[in-house]
Amino acid sequence: MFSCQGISRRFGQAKVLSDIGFSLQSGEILGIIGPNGAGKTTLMECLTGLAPCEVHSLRWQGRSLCPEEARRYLYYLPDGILPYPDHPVAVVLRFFQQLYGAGDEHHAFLVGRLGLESVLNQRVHTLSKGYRRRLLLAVGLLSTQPLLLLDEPFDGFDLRQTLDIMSLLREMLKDRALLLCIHQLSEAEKICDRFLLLNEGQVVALGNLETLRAQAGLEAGGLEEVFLGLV
Ligand SMILES: Nc1ncnc2c1ncn2[C@@H]1O[C@H](COP(=O)(O)OP(=O)(O)OP(=O)(O)O)[C@@H](O)[C@H]1O
Repeated sequence: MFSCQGISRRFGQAKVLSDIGFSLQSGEILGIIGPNGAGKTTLMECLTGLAPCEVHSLRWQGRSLCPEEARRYLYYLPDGILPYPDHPVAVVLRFFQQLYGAGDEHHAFLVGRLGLESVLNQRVHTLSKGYRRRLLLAVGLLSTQPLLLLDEPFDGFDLRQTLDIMSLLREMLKDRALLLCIHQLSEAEKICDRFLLLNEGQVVALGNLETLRAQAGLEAGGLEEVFLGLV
């Protein structure tokens, strides 16, 4: 579905991304993991054209894309933003629904599935952390681009809510793929099909848990053990 090669980014003399490449299939969830400062957010910003970078190739279904075209296919939901804080949730959701051309049925489905009914009349800046995150997810899932990039989608949710959001994301995957930036490795292990492990701007490992485990020289263990073995 999508592939990229040779993504590099510098801040002055410091190279914060070096020659990053990966591919994603439709219906797949790829988790970008790595320690603080590894370059996870920078990679998302480079992929969506928000940050300037060197790119050798971006491909969509085999066709070469220029970075400006990528926005037609990629939608990036950054962490920690608060859209239109002085407006009621209902107004903000309708605005994004119309902006993205999403249908009424999809809008109603997301409001119900994300439990936003009770806060529709509340102004965005008065929402609790968990509801702010739900609103952001609704905005992201109203978008129509087939590749969604979400930064820390489970931040602010308890375990039950996290599992519920994971199942919602899986349901949304019919003709889509997800690229998730996740700090919590226990969450990443539950939802991601494969992992891109970054450290100091470089790809340390790319593959499913079994591949990463073999690379770490471990016979057993979850993503946390693998992470500690590789980074
Ligand atoms: N504007 C900037 N100027 C200089 N260096 C920057 C700038 N923004 C980011 N960096 C550096 O780029 C590197 C990658 O940062 P990035 O935020 O992408 O990491 P991250 O993996 O998302 O980190 P975290 O897990 O802490 O959110 C870090 O070393 C960071 O200090």
